[in-house]
Amino acid sequence: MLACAIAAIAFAGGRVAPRAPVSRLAAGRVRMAQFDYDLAIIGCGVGGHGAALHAVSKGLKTVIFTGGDAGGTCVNRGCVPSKALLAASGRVREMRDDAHLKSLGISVNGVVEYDRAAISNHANGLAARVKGNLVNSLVALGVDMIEAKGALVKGGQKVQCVGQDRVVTAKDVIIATGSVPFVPRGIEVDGKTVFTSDEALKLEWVPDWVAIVGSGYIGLEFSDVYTALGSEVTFIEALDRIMPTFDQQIAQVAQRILVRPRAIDSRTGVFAAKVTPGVRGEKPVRIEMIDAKTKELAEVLEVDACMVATGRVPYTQSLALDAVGVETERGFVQTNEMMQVLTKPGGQVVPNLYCIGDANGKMMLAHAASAQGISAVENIAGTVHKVNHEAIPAACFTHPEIAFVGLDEAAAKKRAADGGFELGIGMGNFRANSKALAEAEGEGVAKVMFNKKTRQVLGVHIVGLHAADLIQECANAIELGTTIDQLAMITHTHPTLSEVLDEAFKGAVGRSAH
Ligand SMILES: Cc1cc2nc3c(=O)[nH]c(=O)nc-3n(C[C@H](O)[C@H](O)[C@H](O)COP(=O)(O)OP(=O)(O)OC[C@H]3O[C@@H](n4cnc5c(N)ncnc54)[C@H](O)[C@@H]3O)c2cc1C
Ligand SMILES: NC(=O)c1ccc[n+]([C@@H]2O[C@H](COP(=O)([O-])OP(=O)(O)OC[C@H]3O[C@@H](n4cnc5c(N)ncnc54)[C@H](O)[C@@H]3O)[C@@H](O)[C@H]2O)c1
Repeated sequence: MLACAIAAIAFAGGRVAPRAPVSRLAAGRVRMAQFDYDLAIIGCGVGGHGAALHAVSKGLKTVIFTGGDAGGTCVNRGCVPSKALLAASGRVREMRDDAHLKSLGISVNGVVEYDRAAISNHANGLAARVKGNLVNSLVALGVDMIEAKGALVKGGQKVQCVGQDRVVTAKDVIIATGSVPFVPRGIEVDGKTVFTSDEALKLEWVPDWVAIVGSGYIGLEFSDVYTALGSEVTFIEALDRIMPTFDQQIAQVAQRILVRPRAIDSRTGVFAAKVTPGVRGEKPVRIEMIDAKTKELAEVLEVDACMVATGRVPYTQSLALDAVGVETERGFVQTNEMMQVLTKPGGQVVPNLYCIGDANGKMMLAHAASAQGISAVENIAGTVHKVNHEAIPAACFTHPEIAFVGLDEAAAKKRAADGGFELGIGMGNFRANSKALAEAEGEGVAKVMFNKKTRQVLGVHIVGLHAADLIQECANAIELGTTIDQLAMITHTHPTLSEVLDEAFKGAVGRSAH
């Protein structure tokens, strides 16, 4: 394990040992500095890691506070183990889908079984491996790592090792402390029968009937895992439709593919107001739902387990933000577009202090955290840089996947009305795509929306096979300003799923792809 200080750092008497603080500047110049470090990063998730790697490439002498949790949410309790569960359970689903196999000319003689503990080991072993790689990459690049939590100190440009009499000074500081699951009042989490994704990822059991509170990314991905492994799922969703955070048309198609054919039912327009844990195999979990509008008791459900997937809250409590005069918005640190921390919403810039990733709440995705980290370092190094969040893609790794970039249709229509332009839309279909049909997976659509005046792409939404990989082409187009006409002229490989997008681009400009 990491000692409090590993790699090149040594502490003495509460201060960093008097090693000459030297900045390794990109141009090869070497200067003595008045700080221990050029950059201190608080939090070693994907955001902090991305910032650290970029800082090294810029020649900045960098220290990172891991808080004993190198890898953070994505590696230990998020993207990595969840995708491993989805990969394994997806195979089970596929091999148990007789009709689909038969359409390919395959039959599986015998029962398709899975080993729950082995799937769990796959997910958690992978997380441990990726965490090891992440730590090694930082050590190899000479980033100093401190295992303690970091807290801000009055006057700024200083970080305290929490619980220790040690302070590190740095010219610039990046906050990258991430988020934790949000559990609404009235829901009692025991980690066994009522749990969040933190516990669900350990896959300690597969309940026969699990209620999932919230039908966003986490709820949807876990409904995919659980139904593949044989559970029945009931969604409890506060808003009036499931998947409310997705483009409405895409959510409707997704519902047809991912919900209706599966052992899933749902309650919408209700809050899980009181959830009381049970005892596995003995006493059910009791869920009291209230109507979201009238607040009257709507229904009581008794299920084997309840997963709470109602969003995430920033993990900023241990930072001592008040020491540097920063007020948060519900815990989220406010920043401007350069990731510089503001004293409060709409407030002044706090000099030399940046915040990236889930802790600022701009876009709670791993690659967004990393992109913001790189951007903050660019600004620290003196190159003004702003992340274009409308060019950052997102994906939900169900079978098949849902992916999007930019605006949804409601937001695009509003932008068109406000901006006085006409909105163009092109559609592509998986059912007419040779590759999708070869896989016997012809369900799904792609929708591209663009500004008819400037021809710029505003948003793309895909539900269908490998949507998460397909969306990247569209993210690149938004980032680089490629017009819909240019996209429609680009040659797509045949036969590939990318031709679904080719059809959407060509359709958008009034041409046929066939
Ligand atoms: C189940 C699940 C699945 C997900 N799947 C995906 C996915 O497929 N794709 C995707 O893009 N995103 C996914 N996400 C979201 C993604 O995990 C987060 O957006 C991402 O981890 C945010 O990175 P971050 O660096 O901002 O914060 P985190 O990864 O949360 O890292 C912050 C780190 O800072 C530490 N810390 C906190 N306070 C201190 C302190 N005072 N001092 C030092 N350290 C501190 C924390 O312990 C943590 O290690 C998923 C999330 C979950 C929960
Ligand atoms: N594939 C991915 O990229 C991925 C996967 C998992 C998580 N994440 C990230 O993690 C974050 C959290 O995911 P999430 O699914 O928990 O949040 P979410 O915000 O996507 O969805 C939460 C859902 O819970 C509902 N809800 C909230 N309180 C409720 C209550 N009391 N009763 C019933 N319904 C309630 C909301 O209406 C919403 O639909 C997301 O912002 C996402 O960015 C990303």
